[in-house]
Amino acid sequence: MTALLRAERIGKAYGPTPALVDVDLTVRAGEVVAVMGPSGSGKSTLLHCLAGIVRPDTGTVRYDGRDLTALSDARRSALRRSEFGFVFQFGRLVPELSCAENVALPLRLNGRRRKPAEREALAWLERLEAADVGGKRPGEVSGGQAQRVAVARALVTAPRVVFADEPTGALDSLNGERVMQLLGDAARDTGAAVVLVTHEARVAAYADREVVVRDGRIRDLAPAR
Ligand SMILES: Nc1ncnc2c1ncn2[C@@H]1O[C@H](COP(=O)(O)OP(=O)(O)OP(=O)(O)O)[C@@H](O)[C@H]1O
Repeated sequence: MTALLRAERIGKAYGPTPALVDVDLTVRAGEVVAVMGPSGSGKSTLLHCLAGIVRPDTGTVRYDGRDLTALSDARRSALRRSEFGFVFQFGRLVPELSCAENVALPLRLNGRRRKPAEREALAWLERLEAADVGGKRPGEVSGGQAQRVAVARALVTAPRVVFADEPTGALDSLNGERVMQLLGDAARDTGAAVVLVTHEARVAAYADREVVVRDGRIRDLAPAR
């Protein structure tokens, strides 16, 4: 598999606090990579640098041959919208929209018409075992259902990389594993790579590969399974 995303010697500090130090990481097309490590070790900072949300102080991040660190903010956000999907610990759904409208939103922002966007959103909700919540607002559904909606929203644009930061962190273990399984299966079917930050070994077990971050450095690499 070819490298889709490649971080080379990236460093990032917040004031005097080094969050990442000389980190190298390659994510190949279609690969699911779990980033593990203790609290405060730099996992989220690494994910944000890889996704072009945070610009590292040093080093480069290349996506599909393009140097993300050299792009303007506008170009990076356009690239994020068209190529990447995001899932966070707490779904971050838009409370005023129905769940189906939330899933359709990225398509609408990319210029898709309402009806086809909502049809596609419903198909994704069905796939994520959440078809019955399409008409409900996020405040009316359970945490597990809201995360299924968030995963559907991340996948609806057929992204090449899904970034998931503790996507199961707020769920009980049964729901968490099911959501991870659905995310992993959908990503494998669509060929999307996944960069997954998690504390939970049982969630990381769905990845093809695990990397461990400690004190801002990648400490060890488990061999690919
Ligand atoms: N916006 C920020 N401003 C200042 N310091 C920050 C900021 N974001 C992160 N840090 C610091 O950078 C270091 C790495 O934080 P990061 O959030 O990347 O760790 P993490 O491994 O994701 O932690 P957790 O598992 O608790 O979410 C920590 O020392 C943290 O306090």
